[in-house]
Amino acid sequence: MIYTVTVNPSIDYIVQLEKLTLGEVNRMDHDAKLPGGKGINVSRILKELGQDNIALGFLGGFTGKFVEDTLKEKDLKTSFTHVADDTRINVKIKAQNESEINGKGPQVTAEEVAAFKKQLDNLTSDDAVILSGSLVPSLSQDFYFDLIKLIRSKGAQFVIDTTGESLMKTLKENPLVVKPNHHELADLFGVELNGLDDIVTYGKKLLTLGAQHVLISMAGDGGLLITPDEVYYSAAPKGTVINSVGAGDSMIGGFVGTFAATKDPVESFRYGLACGSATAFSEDLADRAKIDEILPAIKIEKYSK
Ligand SMILES: Nc1ncnc2c1ncn2[C@@H]1O[C@H](COP(=O)(O)OP(=O)(O)O)[C@@H](O)[C@H]1O
Ligand SMILES: O=P(O)(O)OC[C@H]1O[C@](O)(COP(=O)(O)O)[C@@H](O)[C@@H]1O
Repeated sequence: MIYTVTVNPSIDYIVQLEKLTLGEVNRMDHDAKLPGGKGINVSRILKELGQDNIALGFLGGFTGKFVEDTLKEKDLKTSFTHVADDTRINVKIKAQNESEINGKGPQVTAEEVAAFKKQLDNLTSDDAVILSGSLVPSLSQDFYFDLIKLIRSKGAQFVIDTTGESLMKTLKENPLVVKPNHHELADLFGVELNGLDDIVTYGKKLLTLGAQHVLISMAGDGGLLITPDEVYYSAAPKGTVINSVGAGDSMIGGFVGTFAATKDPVESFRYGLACGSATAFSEDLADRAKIDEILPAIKIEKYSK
């Protein structure tokens, strides 16, 4: 079974208006309320790909109820730990440019954490756990690392999508895949990356530090896959970008869902790219029809410096 963990889910409140003027009353043209949070997005894409999975994490209050109800309506399997505080609302403003205001998230108590961790007690080597997104303020920065040690002690695989030191620390536990975008990769090493050669050089360091596969996403510039044997590159297919929130999560869902079925990293990369772009070209996350429409446009080539 694949489990996703969203420690800090959200309602993504997407607001569209032609122009945002700060300090004035603005009127929106269109809005949408979507269940958000990185692991939840991964779960939704896995489901589109027919990959059985269970979404775990913390949900609370009326906002948490909205998220849980919406996922149930979509027939997603969930087993969230309920907390007393409200799940956050993340505001995504799409005007002359895209701005995001992400909430901090609820307080989570030690008892709630213990109840959550119990769900990982029965993991086996057939399982994979995808840990994605920010932590809530009451949890220590070591939370993911402690979970990963637990997951690895059961022989299960893990995938981690986070940034900075929290990511670096987990590499020695051999994540199945990590997917920084090119900006996050530069921040990880405190460098400026100029061009694909630089990106590959630093992406390879993540492999050396322990990742089994490295995906580097580059939004409208496509992506890279670095394996111990080869480096692959694909440009992004052309299309009209409607809402790129969740494109990165979709790429992870596409990669992990396909890898679980095929164990083929290049085929998994193909689906990762298709899911990422299909989401960028959709209002909400991509559905299967959009993913299938994009797949033939993905052209992967071996990359050599
Ligand atoms: N504007 C876009 N046009 C086409 N594909 C895109 C676009 N934005 C994202 N994608 C696809 O989704 C993948 C992940 O997007 P990206 O924005 O890099 O991730 P993140 O949200 O984690 O920063 C990209 O590698 C690309 O394949
Ligand atoms: O947990 P974080 O880092 O605050 O991010 C949460 C946000 O990320 C998202 O999962 C989207 O992530 P990506 O655009 O990076 O794929 C939103 O649904 C959510 O609002």
